[in-house]
Amino acid sequence: MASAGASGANNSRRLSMGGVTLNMTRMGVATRRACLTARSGSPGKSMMQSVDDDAWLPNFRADQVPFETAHEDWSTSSWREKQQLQQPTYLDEDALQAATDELRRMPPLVFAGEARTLTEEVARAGRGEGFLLFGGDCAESFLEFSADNIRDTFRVMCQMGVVLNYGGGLPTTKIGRMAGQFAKPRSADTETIDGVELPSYRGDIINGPEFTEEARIPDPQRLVKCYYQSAATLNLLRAFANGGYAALGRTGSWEMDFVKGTSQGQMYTDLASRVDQALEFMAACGVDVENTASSTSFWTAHEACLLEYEGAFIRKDSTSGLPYGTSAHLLWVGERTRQLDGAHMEIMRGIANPIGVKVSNKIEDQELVDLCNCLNPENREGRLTLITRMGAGLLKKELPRLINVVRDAGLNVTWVADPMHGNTETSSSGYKTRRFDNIRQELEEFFEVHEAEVSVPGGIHLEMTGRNVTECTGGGVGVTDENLNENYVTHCDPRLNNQQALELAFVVAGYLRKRRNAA
Ligand SMILES: O=C[C@H](O)[C@H](O)COP(=O)(O)O
Ligand SMILES: C=C(OP(=O)(O)O)C(=O)O
Ligand SMILES: [Mn+2]
Repeated sequence: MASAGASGANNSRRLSMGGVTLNMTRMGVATRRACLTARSGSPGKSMMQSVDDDAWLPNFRADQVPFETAHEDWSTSSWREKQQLQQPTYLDEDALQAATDELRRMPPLVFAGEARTLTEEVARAGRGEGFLLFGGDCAESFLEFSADNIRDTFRVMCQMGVVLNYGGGLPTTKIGRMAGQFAKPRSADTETIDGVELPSYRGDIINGPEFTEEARIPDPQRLVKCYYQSAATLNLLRAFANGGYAALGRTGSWEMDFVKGTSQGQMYTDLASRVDQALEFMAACGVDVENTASSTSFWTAHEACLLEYEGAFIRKDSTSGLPYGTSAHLLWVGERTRQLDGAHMEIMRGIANPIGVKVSNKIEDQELVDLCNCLNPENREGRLTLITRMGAGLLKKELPRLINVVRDAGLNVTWVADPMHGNTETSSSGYKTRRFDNIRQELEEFFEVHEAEVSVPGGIHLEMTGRNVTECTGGGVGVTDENLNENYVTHCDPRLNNQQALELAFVVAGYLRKRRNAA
């Protein structure tokens, strides 16, 4: 599987330049340039307007729509001219075109107004007046798709939200790696088992995890299936968030049986009873607790990895006239695809959502400044979240540099810690795993470095599930290398289970409380 091999539409041709394969639509560069030039002149304007008006009709070609944006040189298809890393090579281009056309006809999954509200919450976290909690699977899958799994992850995020709100004293914004977190960038294009080499599994939106030649062939129909699964997931999340399940008065009832009786369970039960007392007190003071604490907000986010999928969901917001990525409220670019001149960055710079970028110690000073300027040329608060992921020990050494580069350049960002991706290892029993102690250490380093640098720790980003899995070792629950096999079900990276995630929430709440008291 070629990492730079890009899928092509049926009206596209492939162009190889210096080893990089580019897709050129029939519209072609020259035509598109003409289109862009026409945008600034009045005759062109009316032409573009009519194209835009057609944007909502079933058969429009969204990749030929040059939205009016802050970027004169951006269009919904400009990413096709850039290097496209981590993309599958589809064998049947007609089938791919049919699938993406179908997606373009589908309603958006989120509304631009929601993305704007989230931008404000990200900005608030960047100022230290709120906190972001990202959580969910490394890779959503068809196999693990069920109402119970969605509920369990939603529930543990609500529990963590209460711990952070109440314990840490900051409004917490919950953002699920859900309803779209399907495509996976991989370190290697192929996987070899017993001498048999096959293309790597790249997430259910691309191919299947089974180790067979057939399963590993990228299937365009999977994009459509993921859309429907995302719509159903989002529907249930919205119902839980607004239908009474998330009411603060139910805090005590969110506890899972397998956590009850553990030390995290006890800490949570104590906190829930304090929340109940606080609600009783507020009600006694005449606050309408029933109505004010009856719902919560819950946002979605995923790595914008699969370009054909994300491209199909760029829609023009009728209120602002700006293009939004409507597959999720917040989209992020991964560490492996954040090249300044790459296709992923090209999509992201043109859409108006809040955007995240994963960064490791590998990023150079000027590269970081250029990345921020590229994604956030107006330097707006809340637009850009930098999600650091380096590994315990390394973060302590390297994060000060990143903070100072950003500060010296006067750039607004919200800092979030991903303590998962720099701490992956193989267990003695052969499982891809992460040690709880390393995850906790990277989080502690994140808070301590921000404190030392007088900077703001704006949130955390975890791979986790509400289920009682055994994928990460350690924590109060004491998963060992030997019992990883008891309930190891992830499709990609190892996740924290309910109890381990809750345990981290208490650690983080301690840091937030300390920060708040110091302030
Ligand atoms: O989730 C992140 C990446 O897709 C994952 O860590 C890559 O894993 P790999 O190194 O096994 O390819
Ligand atoms: C691929 C991921 O992360 P990163 O880009 O940091 O490796 C991920 O979040 O699953
Ligand atoms: Mn992962």
